[in-house]
Amino acid sequence: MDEQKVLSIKGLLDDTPEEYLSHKEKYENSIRKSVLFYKTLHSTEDENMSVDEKTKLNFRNIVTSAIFKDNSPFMLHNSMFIPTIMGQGTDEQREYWMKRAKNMEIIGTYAQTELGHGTFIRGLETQATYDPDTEEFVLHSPVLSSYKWWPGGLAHTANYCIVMARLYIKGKSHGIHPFMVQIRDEETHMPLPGIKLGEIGAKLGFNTVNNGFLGFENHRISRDRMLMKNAQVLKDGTFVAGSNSKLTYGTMVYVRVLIVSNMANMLAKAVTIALRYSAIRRQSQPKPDEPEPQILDYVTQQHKLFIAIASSHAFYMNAMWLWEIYYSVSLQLASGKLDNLPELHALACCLKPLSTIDATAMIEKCRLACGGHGYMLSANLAQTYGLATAAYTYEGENTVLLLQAARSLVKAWVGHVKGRPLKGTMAYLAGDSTVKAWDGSIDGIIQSFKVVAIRKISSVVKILQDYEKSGLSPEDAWNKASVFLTAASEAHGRAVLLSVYKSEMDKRAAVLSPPLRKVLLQLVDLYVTYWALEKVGDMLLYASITDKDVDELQRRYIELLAAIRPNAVGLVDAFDFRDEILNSTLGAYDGRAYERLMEEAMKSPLNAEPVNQTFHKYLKPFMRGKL
Ligand SMILES: CCCCC/C=C\C/C=C\C/C=C\C/C=C\C/C=C\C=C\C(=O)SCCNC(=O)CCNC(=O)[C@H](O)C(C)(C)COP(=O)(O)OP(=O)(O)OC[C@H]1O[C@@H](n2cnc3c(N)ncnc32)[C@H](O)[C@@H]1OP(=O)(O)O
Ligand SMILES: Cc1cc2nc3c(=O)[nH]c(=O)nc-3n(C[C@H](O)[C@H](O)[C@H](O)COP(=O)(O)OP(=O)(O)OC[C@H]3O[C@@H](n4cnc5c(N)ncnc54)[C@H](O)[C@@H]3O)c2cc1C
Repeated sequence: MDEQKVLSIKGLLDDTPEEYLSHKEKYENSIRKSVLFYKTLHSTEDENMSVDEKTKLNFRNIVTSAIFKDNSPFMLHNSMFIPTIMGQGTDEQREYWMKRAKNMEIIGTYAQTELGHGTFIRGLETQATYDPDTEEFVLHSPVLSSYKWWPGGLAHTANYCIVMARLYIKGKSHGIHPFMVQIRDEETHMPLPGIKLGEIGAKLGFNTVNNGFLGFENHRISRDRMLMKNAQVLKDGTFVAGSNSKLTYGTMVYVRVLIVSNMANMLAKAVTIALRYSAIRRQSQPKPDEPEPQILDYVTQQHKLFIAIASSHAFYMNAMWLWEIYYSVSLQLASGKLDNLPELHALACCLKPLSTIDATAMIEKCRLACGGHGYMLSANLAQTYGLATAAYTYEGENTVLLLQAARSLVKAWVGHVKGRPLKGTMAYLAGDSTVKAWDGSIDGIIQSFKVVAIRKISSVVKILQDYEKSGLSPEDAWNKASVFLTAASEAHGRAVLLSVYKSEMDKRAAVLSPPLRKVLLQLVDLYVTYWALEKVGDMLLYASITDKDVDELQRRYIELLAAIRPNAVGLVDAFDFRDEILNSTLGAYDGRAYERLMEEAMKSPLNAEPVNQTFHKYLKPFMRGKL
């Protein structure tokens, strides 16, 4: 569905800027808009959709969720509740729940994180105890730290949720499993008996997502509410384990893949705003006899912004590539073939952190590049930052995910040294890790990033082995080496991001017009050169770059900025965000930033009257010494 249709929805857009609404009004306004939006959207993702159609649907959801400037309380319904039913439900359960969820007859969320545990899923404390006499599960939050805490939409919006709880049968724990739980009455929306619900309070961002808490007091649900695709509990209480306990983590892998495309979109939005503003903003007078130049003509401004365009392209290409891997692994899992799951998990554990780290930093740089006006909420850069930086934490905190990827890299390297073949995205680890002479071509630099990854992985494995030889336990050795384990994962992630961006662009280059091909390949060149300069220490250490080579790289980088400058505005226009989606006084297509800043300023409630009532109540007596 195109944005035009979304934006034509009457009443969807705000007349009162969200900034001037109370915490409660923001939520209520967001519900109003979400309902309007969903009436039009009626997304109908189904299993028969092609990868491309599924991806477009997720992109549409991501783009349209942008119209909320923050995000929608329905966000988890689409991004986790439905995918969990799809991925963890039996055919019957999917049949029943997908119809209700797709038609928005019910609104759901995904409740996994607790007050006391987010990262460590195996430490979750919410209990689901099976009662064979009544064929029910008894859900219970034994202590405060076991309260579910964070789930989006949980506080006042959702009436159902997926609860990830520890399954007990006859006193024995069988690990964490997903349960479909009704939490509110479908007519009155009152919390059901034995269920405590509420909102967790104001946050840095996501303030319309209605993140909530949930506590259970011996709340009973029927046996058929455990999603039993991967593991089952029979009527008599017999537990049937799944083929792999990590299959219950499947929704998180899906969202990590979605986040890479979400970062492409968020970064594209921010750089569209900052770059358009940089094209209309004139400041300073380097040449006395000439007018003030566009700030976009300062090379330092180009350095801040052009990498964001290239990075959005890189994340998009990697997201499409990763999505296809996810989709094919999902089909394999459906037929019981699990051997590609570890690689998918490791890839997601690299690309989700790197895309969120880079996007967050570059969105902040876009704000900083706009001076004081970038600091205005009406510019919509701070809110975009607030949304992006949350992704550093949610869906697997970045450090933890990079350490997960390191597990796979260490295992692959140790296997390689013992003669086991490497496969897929780790096959390059078997390559030659000695660089005789620096090769400054795009492919040469990408190869150098692979060498850096090989060298960092092999050296951290050596550190681990030395620690264990010295008598440290594997766990203590792992913790001691963990800073360099995350560095090795980052190096692998960089090598993947760069090589996939280049190879995916090469695939597409053939069908592009020569002028377009030239510009897009300049962005690839900029991206590779930028990161070679950012990681020049690694290049010096592992890739035989000399100071002369660095000098050449710097000159090439400056020339690339100049080459891209004439097309810079066209490149962000090509992201094709409508003004209503950008929602920014600085980024509007017509460039009337000053008029829009003033228009937005006049919407401040304080500008409704020339003298605020506090003058007579406080200021005047204070200034007269009479307070
Ligand atoms: C109106 C318009 C609105 C429309 C909106 C529509 C869409 C939204 C649009 C945009 C937004 C896009 C995305 C955002 C969506 C949602 C975000 C908002 C909410 C956020 C939700 C959440 O955060 S949900 C909670 C997320 N929590 C986590 O991710 C927890 C992280 N922790 C873990 O994953 C695990 O604890 C662990 C992996 C760190 C450790 O697990 P554990 O069981 O302890 O394993 P071990 O460490 O003992 O062993 C690891 C071995 O297990 C393998 N493994 C681990 N995980 C997986 C996996 N997922 N898959 C496969 N294998 C796995 C691992 O490989 C190890 O194997 P080896 O032993 O062989 O090494
Ligand atoms: C905006 C937002 C929306 C969210 N929405 C949802 C939702 O809808 N549903 C849901 O279930 N959850 C949701 N979450 C929760 C999110 O999944 C957790 O915050 C996340 O998993 C991190 O867990 P935590 O907050 O307990 O931090 P912790 O796991 O306590 O981590 C805190 C710090 O400890 C470090 N640390 C932890 N473990 C290790 C380790 N093994 N090795 C090294 N360092 C470690 C981390 O790196 C981090 O620096 C949301 C969070 C945010 C911010």
